[in-house]
Amino acid sequence: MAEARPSPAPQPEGATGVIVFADGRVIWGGGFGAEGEAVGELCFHTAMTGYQEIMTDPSFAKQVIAFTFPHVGNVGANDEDVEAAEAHALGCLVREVVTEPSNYRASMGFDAWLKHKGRIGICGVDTRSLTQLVRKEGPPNIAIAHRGDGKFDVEALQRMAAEWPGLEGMDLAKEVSRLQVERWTGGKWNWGQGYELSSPLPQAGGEEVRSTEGEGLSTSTSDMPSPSPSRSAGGEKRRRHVVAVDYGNKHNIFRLLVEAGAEVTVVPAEASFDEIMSHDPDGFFLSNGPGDPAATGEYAVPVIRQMLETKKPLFGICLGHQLLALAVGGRTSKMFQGHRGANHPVKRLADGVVEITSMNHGFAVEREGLPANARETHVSLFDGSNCGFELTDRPAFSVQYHPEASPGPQDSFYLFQRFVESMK
Ligand SMILES: NC(=O)CC[C@H](N)C(=O)O
Repeated sequence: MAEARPSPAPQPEGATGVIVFADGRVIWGGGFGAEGEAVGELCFHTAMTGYQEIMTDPSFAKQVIAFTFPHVGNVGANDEDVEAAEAHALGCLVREVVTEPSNYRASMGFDAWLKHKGRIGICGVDTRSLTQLVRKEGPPNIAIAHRGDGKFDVEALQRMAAEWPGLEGMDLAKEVSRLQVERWTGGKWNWGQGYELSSPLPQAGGEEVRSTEGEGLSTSTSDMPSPSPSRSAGGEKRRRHVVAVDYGNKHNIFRLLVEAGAEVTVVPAEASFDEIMSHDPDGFFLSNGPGDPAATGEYAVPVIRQMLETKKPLFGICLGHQLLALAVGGRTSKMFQGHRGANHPVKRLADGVVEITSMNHGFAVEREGLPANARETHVSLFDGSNCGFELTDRPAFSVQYHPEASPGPQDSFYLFQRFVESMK
C-alpha cells in the first residue's frame, strides 16, 4: 500500500538526476550524459581507470555502474578506448562532477560522449554508501533518470524498478551479439601508434601495418572465403584459425588473439555447429557476455558440446567459462554481489602464482558441480570462488576473469599465447 512505503527523500533544488529503488528509497544527484530513464541492476566497479572500456563492455547490458573511484570522466573520451562500438552499460553513478577533459588523447568530454551514446550519468552521488549497500543487501534493481528540467515521476520510476524481473533467468547474449559473420583483423594498441591493422606472427617477422585511426578494424565478411588466405603451405608459421562465438565480446580479446598469432572469424551467438564448422576452425573461442549463463546455455550448450566432440582446442572467458561449465554438466549460480574491478587477485593452482586480474561477473561456476574430468586451475583470493578450469580429456580451458584486461593488469595475457600454441 502506498502509505506503507518509506517516504522518498525530498528533491533538492537543482537536482537533475535521480536513483529510485524498488522499495521507494530515492537518491538525488546531477544528471549528465543523455536524458531519459533506464531500469536495471545496480553494481559497483572498483577500477580507478578505464571508464570508457567499462561502459562499452557488452557484459554490462542491463546494469548501472556505480564507480567507487570518485573522479570519473576527467580525461574525457576518445575513439580508441572502447570495447564495443556502443556503450552497453545502462548508465553510471559517480561521486564528483565530471570536469572538462584534461588529456591529449581526448576528442570529447565524457559528458558529451555519454550523451552521444545515449547513456545516463548521475554525479554527486555518495558512491561509498551505495557500495556498502550492495555489499550488505546484494545488488538491487533500480531505475535511474536524468531530466534537465528536474521534473521526475518518482512513483513511476519506483514501479519500473519493482516490476523489472532481474538478471536471473535473462538471456542477453543474443541481444548484444553481432548478427553477421565477421573477420577480425586488428591487433593491439601501441602507444603513439594506435591500433595495429594486423600483427606480425610471433617470432615470424613480417610487415606490420599500423593505424592511428582507432577501430574500424573488423570487416563484414558474410561472403567470406574460408579457410584463411594467410596460411602458408609449410604450415608452421601460419596463423591458427579461431572461430569465436560472440556472446557480447570485448574487442581486446580478439586483438590479443591476433597478437598471439591467430586469425579470428567471429560468429553470432546463435550460430549453429554446422555454420561454425563451415569456417574450418583450428580452435574455438567462447566470449564473455551479459545476462544469466543458464538462460544463454539453452542454445549455447548443445553447440559447445559438439565443439568438444571434435577435440579441437577451446578457450572461454567469463560467460564463455560459465557456458563451458554448463556444457560439461556443471552448474552456475548468481553471486551475492559479484566481482567487478581491475585488481582482483587470483591464484593459479598449478604453481601458486598470483595473477592480478580484471573482473566483471555476477554469476559464478559452482566448483562442486564440476565433473571429474574438469580440473580447477584458478581460484579467487577474495572469496575462494572458482576462476578457471581445464578438461583433462580435451584441450579445453576457460577462466572467469578477463585476461584481456581493458581495463586492468596484463598478468594473464599468457593465456592467449597458450591457446594459440595449443592449436599447433
Ligand atoms: N563478463 C562476463 O562475461 C559476465 C558473465 C555473466 N553475465 C556474469 O555476470 O557473470
